[in-house]
Amino acid sequence: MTGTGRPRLDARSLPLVDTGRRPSYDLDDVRVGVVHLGFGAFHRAHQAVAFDRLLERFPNEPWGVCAVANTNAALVRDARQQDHLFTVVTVGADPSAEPAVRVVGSIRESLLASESAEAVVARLAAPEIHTITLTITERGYAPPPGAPGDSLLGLLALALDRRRAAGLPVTVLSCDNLVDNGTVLRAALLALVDRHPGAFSAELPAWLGTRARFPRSVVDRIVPRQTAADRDRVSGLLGLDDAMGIVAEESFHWTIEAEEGVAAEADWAGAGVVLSPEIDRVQQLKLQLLNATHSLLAYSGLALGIERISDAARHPDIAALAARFLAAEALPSVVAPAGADPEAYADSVLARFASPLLPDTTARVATDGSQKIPQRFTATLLACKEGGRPPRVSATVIALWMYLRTARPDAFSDENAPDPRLDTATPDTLRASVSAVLADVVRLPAEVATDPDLLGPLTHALTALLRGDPPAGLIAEAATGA
Ligand SMILES: NC(=O)c1ccc[n+]([C@@H]2O[C@H](COP(=O)([O-])OP(=O)(O)OC[C@H]3O[C@@H](n4cnc5c(N)ncnc54)[C@H](O)[C@@H]3O)[C@@H](O)[C@H]2O)c1
Ligand SMILES: O=P(O)(O)OC[C@@H](O)[C@@H](O)[C@H](O)[C@H](O)CO
Repeated sequence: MTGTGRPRLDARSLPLVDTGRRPSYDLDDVRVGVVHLGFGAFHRAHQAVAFDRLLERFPNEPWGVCAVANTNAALVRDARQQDHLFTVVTVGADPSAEPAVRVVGSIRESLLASESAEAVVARLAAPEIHTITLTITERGYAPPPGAPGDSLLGLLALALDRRRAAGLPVTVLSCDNLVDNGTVLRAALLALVDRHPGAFSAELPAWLGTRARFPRSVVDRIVPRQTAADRDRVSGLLGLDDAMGIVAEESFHWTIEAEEGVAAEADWAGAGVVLSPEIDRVQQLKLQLLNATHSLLAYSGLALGIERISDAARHPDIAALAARFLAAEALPSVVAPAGADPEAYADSVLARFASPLLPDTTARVATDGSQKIPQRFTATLLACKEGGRPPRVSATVIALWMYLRTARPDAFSDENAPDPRLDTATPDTLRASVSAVLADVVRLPAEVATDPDLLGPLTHALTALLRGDPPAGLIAEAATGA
């Protein structure tokens, strides 16, 4: 029993949950075949859900997960107390619909990297592990400081070297919002190995290119940062106390690059996962339409003091700005995969953002702009330049981000760590050279960072904001193209 008088969610209390809401497979029989690095909210509401669906269909196949947290000891403690069971409550746009409640049973073990690095390497290298998934955020792919044993990337490299020595191939699936995430992951591992030659075998780089597979993957489900209120809500709906409960949107997508050897024998479709030969187009569709518009809502919303994404999406001027961005810049720039309808997708994305039932915040989406802006805007900016379309709205969004990060740090919540690449950009350095910040901090390609069609409106907007003009006027102007 816990302080609330409700029993805690764990294997013993699980039978108290309605049968339709809990695993029908036997938790004791689940075989672990997956290790996940980055035991955050998104993993619990996305990949763990897919593996839970696979276990419902194939309880004898090794789709159980060992989830590895980087430094979050409290999460691992809670997970172990609950026998790694947790609830995912999903909400759609219809306020009259009952939220769906599911206790997920796919995570069977957890490890804390900061405490048990060797145990993490051993688990990653174990023969029964066939798939390694990651959600370590955009910044997690930057060269980690310290020895290989000090970072999740380094532990993964050490484990892959053991797999090489033992002749154990594996599929490594990055599930972060990055262009070409699998390719970026392999390059990050190769760079790490190169920096620490004494720590790895000479054969590892070649093996990373052949026997370890890094298919790209595109993940899509909005999972807000979880609050105490979310956990109370989940526990109330479940009737048991769940310290790890998650509230997420009902929409769920996971597309994995179809390439030889990618667990093709698994019935991915039964878990709602698609294998696609056009992964580059799928990722661009999502990053250019969904994620870029999300960033637009986050920075415009923060500038106007709006806390929730849904309120930003329903603010008339911000909604007009988003509509203009999609119609004039993003939609004409995107190259869609066969069968996709980008206009319909853009409409569905706007509806998802506007759902007042999802407690997502502008502060969450606004984190780490220096990493996200290039991922979300570069392809659109390049295509706008090529097509002669002035990227006025993109320029305004980047100006709002630069202004907020340098002149309005108060707009960001405490949980928002300082953007790793913006520490040196102050209002003065920005005034001196916006173009240098675009190239050096945001790492936009030179032809975009020096494009007068981007620099003109960006500098105009930033100058106005830094001299104290209200952001509301600027957003309204950019929304109408005035
Ligand atoms: N939340 C979503 O809606 C969503 C949707 C699609 C994709 N994603 C992807 O998942 C990532 C994580 O999202 P989340 O909601 O779980 O966030 P979260 O804050 O709940 O978890 C972040 C995880 O990343 C790990 N991490 C952070 N910095 C790291 C570093 N430098 N090296 C290694 N690990 C690090 C943390 O330990 C934690 O496990 C996002 O950055 C994004 O790329 C999230
Ligand atoms: O998760 P991040 O930090 O990469 O980006 C914030 C949001 O844009 C993102 O989480 C979306 O909610 C998600 O990509 C929807 O599938």
